[in-house]
Amino acid sequence: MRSLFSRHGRHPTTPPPSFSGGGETPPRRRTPKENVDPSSYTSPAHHHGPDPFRSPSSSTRPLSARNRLPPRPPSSNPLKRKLDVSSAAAAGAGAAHDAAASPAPDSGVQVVVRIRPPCRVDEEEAGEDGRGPEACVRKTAGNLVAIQGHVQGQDFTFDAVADAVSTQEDIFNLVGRPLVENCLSGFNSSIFAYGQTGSGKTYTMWGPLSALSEDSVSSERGLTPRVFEQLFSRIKEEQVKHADKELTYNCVCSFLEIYNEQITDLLEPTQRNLQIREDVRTSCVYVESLTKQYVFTMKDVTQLLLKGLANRRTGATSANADSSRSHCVFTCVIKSESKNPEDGSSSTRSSRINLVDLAGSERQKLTHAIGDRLKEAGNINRSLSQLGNLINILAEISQSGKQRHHVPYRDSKLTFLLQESLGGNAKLAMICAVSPSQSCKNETLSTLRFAQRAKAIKNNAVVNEEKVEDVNALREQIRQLKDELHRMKSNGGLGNSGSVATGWNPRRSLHLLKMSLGRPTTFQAIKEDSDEEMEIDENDVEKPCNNDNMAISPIKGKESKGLQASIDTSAGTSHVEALDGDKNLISTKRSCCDAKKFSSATDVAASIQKGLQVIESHQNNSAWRRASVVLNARIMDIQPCKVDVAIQTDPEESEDPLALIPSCLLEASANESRDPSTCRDLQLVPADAAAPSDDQKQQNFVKVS
Ligand SMILES: Nc1ncnc2c1ncn2[C@@H]1O[C@H](COP(=O)(O)OP(=O)(O)OP(=O)(O)O)[C@@H](O)[C@H]1O
Repeated sequence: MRSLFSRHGRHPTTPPPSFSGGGETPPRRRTPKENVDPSSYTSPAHHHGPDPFRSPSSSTRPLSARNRLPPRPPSSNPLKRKLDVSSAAAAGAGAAHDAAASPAPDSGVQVVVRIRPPCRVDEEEAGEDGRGPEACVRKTAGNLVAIQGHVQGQDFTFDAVADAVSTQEDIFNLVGRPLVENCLSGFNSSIFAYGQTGSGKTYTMWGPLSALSEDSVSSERGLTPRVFEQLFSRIKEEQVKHADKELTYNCVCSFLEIYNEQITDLLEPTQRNLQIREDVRTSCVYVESLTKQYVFTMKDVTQLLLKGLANRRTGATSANADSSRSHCVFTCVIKSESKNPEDGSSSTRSSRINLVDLAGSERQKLTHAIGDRLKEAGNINRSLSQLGNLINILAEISQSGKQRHHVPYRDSKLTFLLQESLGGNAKLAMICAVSPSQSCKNETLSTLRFAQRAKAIKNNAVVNEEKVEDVNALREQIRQLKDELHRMKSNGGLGNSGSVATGWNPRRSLHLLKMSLGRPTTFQAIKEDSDEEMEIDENDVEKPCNNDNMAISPIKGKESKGLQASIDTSAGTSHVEALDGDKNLISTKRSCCDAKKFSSATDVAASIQKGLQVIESHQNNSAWRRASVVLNARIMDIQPCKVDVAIQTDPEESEDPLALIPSCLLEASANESRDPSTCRDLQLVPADAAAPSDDQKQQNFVKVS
């Protein structure tokens, strides 16, 4: 069987063949999804697109504001300040550590289509007149691409289109350069190469191996070596420019492949079938035991690339003599630390680069795969279709603004591993590679449709930054709150009426503040406004600075008589615990599947606070042998996924007071008085839920998972 693309006939020897929009194939009606640029919903003038090789940071991308997800409210926790894109210093060159840098553009997925040059086989198909065969796809303007046979004027619109004469340098300028700036500014950034087998993904991402290993700088070097070259050069520049800030950087790389749904460490290929884990505290996904290596120079990176790519599984197919049979992901985590020369405070930024070369989709009929190749092709196509499915869902979410209960990230290793890049906290660029060959027309069309949907996705990229200077602001806030409290007390006591009258409750503010520091606070229901309960150790505020989580600490000792609340915004959980006078621990734990549903610590804190208010009012109104919890989840339309309640009859008997028994569905009876040691029928009542019927109150509860 003749190869569709000859490995050795890859250099374009002819200019891109001519193309007539209304070719032989009669025009057909488009489906609604096809050929509709999201920007065109509001911008009919999308035909006059920007210059294809203008940096996207400077391009005007007419993305419909209508399609955007509602903006997230700013985080209330200044210690873990993840700046919103709209307020972040980001995109332009030199923005990395400049406070006054211009704001980043939106977090829409940037989609670039790259049309590979015709290969020798295509040229062999030339007609007798010596002209090359008609290409099935062509660039019609800077950001427009047309498929043969489609109505002229209804081209596909992307952020840019690179055609056969585009160089590796052009692609780097389009997506690589902005990626480096984004990373230095603290944004996670990913580039995916997607397309059918033989369309040029591997060539685009890494370039030919010979170009990588050459000492001389080859024009065929791919995106990845160029990105790292630029990264190291920019790091040097930044360090010189901000010498007074004592900027330090460290970069750690890993390289893996997903082959037949199994993860292999490309830097240590004996490590196979590695498992993906999720850190429940930070919600971060990682691959267990994956080799990580520090890189300091371009040479270090080149060595890793050469080693990893040599270990990647490839095989000859009829479509590509050196076809990659796996998805492969090169990751680099960059951390930087800088000092403020004026006040000595420091800040750290971190970002993750994911460079992803997907295995190519293939029509098995066309490639005539058999044996191992067939099995590989099946796995490749399955995981690509799961990726496509996820992209469809994310595009729909971004366009409708409606959240979904379940987003199928875990359907495949690829989507599970790269979930942050897809709809999450990352900037994403997608390079969709297509072939101009007539025999690839169907695949080319389906790649363009995939690209079109990917373009509709909105990610939520934020600057990953922690600033120690925020501690000072918090100290000041604590001082003011304490002053205010003392003033109110000396003016005749705080009391409930005082709080209500002023509409401000310093005790609650302190409680919220303390929660935002990730420290549990104790409510002493009996001595409600005593100084002890207000106590916040200012030194504590420094500790959680480097902590992604706002951790829960168990109730012990003198805190054993009261209520305690904590939240974990990154894990998306909130936690309320209650102890009664007999030291019985009644613990409620609320979990949400998706931390992204929490927009800020304030929202969660407000939600918990509602619950606490109800608990407290019950404490005040009756003996604390009655328990009732109302956790208001409506504030951010949080979809509750799982609610656990556990009752521990004697916390002293257990080393870990959170080792709770039994776990049961929480429902609450607000007015019933029960002995807490038998209160298995506690209810957590959603704020918008109807009051439980008497029958319901009678029910005992079953464990839910
Ligand atoms: N823009 C280009 N310029 C020159 N040669 C190219 C270009 N794009 C692809 N090629 C050549 O085409 C052949 C196939 O490209 P490549 O291996 O990158 O495809 P692929 O999409 O990664 O395929 P697969 O999914 O099967 O791995 C290679 O020989 C490559 O060098």
